[in-house]
Amino acid sequence: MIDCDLLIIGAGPAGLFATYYAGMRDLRVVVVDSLTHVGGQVAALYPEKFVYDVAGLPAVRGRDLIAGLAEQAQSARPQIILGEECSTLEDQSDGSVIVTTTVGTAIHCGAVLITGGIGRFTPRPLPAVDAFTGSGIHRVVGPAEDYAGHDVVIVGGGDSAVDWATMLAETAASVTLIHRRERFTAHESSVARVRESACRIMTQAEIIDVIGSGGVQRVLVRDAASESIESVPASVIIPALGHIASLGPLVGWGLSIKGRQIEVGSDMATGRPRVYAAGDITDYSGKVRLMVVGFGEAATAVNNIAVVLRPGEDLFPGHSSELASTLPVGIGG
Ligand SMILES: Cc1cc2nc3c(=O)[nH]c(=O)nc-3n(C[C@H](O)[C@H](O)[C@H](O)COP(=O)(O)OP(=O)(O)OC[C@H]3O[C@@H](n4cnc5c(N)ncnc54)[C@H](O)[C@@H]3O)c2cc1C
Repeated sequence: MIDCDLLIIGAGPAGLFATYYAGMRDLRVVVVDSLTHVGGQVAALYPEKFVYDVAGLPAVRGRDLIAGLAEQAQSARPQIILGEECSTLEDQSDGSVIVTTTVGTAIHCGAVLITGGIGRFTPRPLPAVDAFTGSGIHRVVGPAEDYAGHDVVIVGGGDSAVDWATMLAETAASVTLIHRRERFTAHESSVARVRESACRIMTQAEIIDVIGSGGVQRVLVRDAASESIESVPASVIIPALGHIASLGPLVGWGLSIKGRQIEVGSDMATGRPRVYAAGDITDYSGKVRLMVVGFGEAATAVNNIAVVLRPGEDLFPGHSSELASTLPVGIGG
């Protein structure tokens, strides 16, 4: 059994920033995420996009924002468990809580902070591609330069598919964008950009098979109108059909759930003792679902939790500028 003061469920932006704050409050912290990497939606859905509304960072690439948050979180010396979903929560007679993951890891903690965002999210199925077991399927897109010399096939008609196609058309040997329908759901300006790029666009078309031994070499694409089948060169396939999000096991935890969000008070308490929430997953009157709001909620939640765990401590944590113990590794004297 793992023992800690605070269990943070979800290693997205809100969870990573909450981890930093837990360190500032000298709490032993464990972080669990069902994905196999930290960074939540930012790392999984738009690592290469620039974000312009994080205070103090006029323009920051998604992956760089997550790298900074992860580095900041390390000052708390957290135990981070990836690839496991928190599934059950049991109150203990002394007020503490035990949370168990889907693979049976049990975590005994003083309090729980749920920073689960839109919940567990899994890519929409794409049967012909999902069945391929070799390399070359990229569910997270890396930097454009990684695709130099590759024949890239992107599947989807939304903003991510169209933006990646435009971006990679500048570096890849070839880019083919395959969409099942005639019309794209991406912004009109993005569709106009991809049409002007070197990308080949195939609409009303779908991949029916992936060919290659070890790695992807070609895809067979069926044109819905003519029923003809074309073999298209491909060394990389990027499925970009979006994700299916679900709160999963959290819905059975006796929390007040509205739609896909957990209702919280101004201290981020959920109403269930010792269980708090922050970030995209919270709801209250006037809620704005942005990262900067999630960062503030994370700080509010952790400071309130610190007082619950150690009655008599000040709610205000002090200023980080005066606390040497919260310095990131390698900074300061
Ligand atoms: C394309 C796109 C562009 C965006 N651009 C911006 C922008 O410019 N500015 C902005 O402020 N916001 C933007 N957003 C929104 C922003 O990404 C979210 O507000 C932010 O990611 C929310 O952070 P979070 O930590 O609350 O949740 P998430 O990022 O969703 O992270 C939650 C994590 O919790 C994990 N999790 C959930 N349930 C469990 C469980 N039971 N057990 C274990 N782990 C669990 C999930 O796997 C996930 O990793 C954008 C979103 C998208 C999709």
